[in-house]
Amino acid sequence: MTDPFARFADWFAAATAAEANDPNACALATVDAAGRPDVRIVLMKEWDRQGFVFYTNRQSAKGRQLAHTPYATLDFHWKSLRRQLRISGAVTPVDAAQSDAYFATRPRESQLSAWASLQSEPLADRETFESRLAETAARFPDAVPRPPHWGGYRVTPDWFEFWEDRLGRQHHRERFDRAGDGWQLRLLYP
Ligand SMILES: Cc1cc2nc3c(=O)[nH]c(=O)nc-3n(C[C@H](O)[C@H](O)[C@H](O)COP(=O)(O)O)c2cc1C
Ligand SMILES: Cc1ncc(COP(=O)(O)O)c(C=O)c1O
Repeated sequence: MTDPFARFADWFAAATAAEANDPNACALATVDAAGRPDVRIVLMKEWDRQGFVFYTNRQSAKGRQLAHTPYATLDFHWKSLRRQLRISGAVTPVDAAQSDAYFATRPRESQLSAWASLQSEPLADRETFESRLAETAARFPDAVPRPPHWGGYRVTPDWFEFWEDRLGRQHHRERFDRAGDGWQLRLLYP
């Protein structure tokens, strides 16, 4: 199979069936303005041939890092399948309509949190956050609009690496590199 998106569909379906929770959880690696790496878990919420989308606060540490260096690598580890998948490429903001549509599916409490949380900024105490949540709830008694600073990012892959555990650490690694309109598949030593 030389289509990494078809391979992704297979592996993601298997992970969805096998994992106890969050088969869409992946590490998101970014680089800060000083060139240092950073990493945290996000949930991959949408994907197609254009790429893999997660949602966050664009003023967060990761948002600032992506504004400076718009490249990222995602790393899924499906423990029960003993599989790892890395996906790397350029990152672009998801447009307003798509971000609005996703935001509208979130529970009200999560929507309020997106307004009340100054993600990645220091928080003096828990009460400060709770009072910001209460103010936001009073401000939006009905539908909660998407905050302008909250939205999706799409990672458009340049390469994928599908890794499978094998006995004796003799793992199987398949690396797909974008090559013109298609993909070049090569094995890597484990
Ligand atoms: C399982 C799991 C899923 C998460 N998903 C997201 C997510 O989709 N978006 C998000 O902004 N933070 C998510 N978080 C929180 C992030 O890991 C992180 O703490 C937060 O985004 C702040 O990161 P930053 O300071 O590097 O920007 C998740 C955490 C866990 C453990
Ligand atoms: C702060 C934050 N934002 C966004 C998400 C994305 O998931 P959801 O839209 O399901 O809340 C998460 C998931 O844990 C999260 O912790």
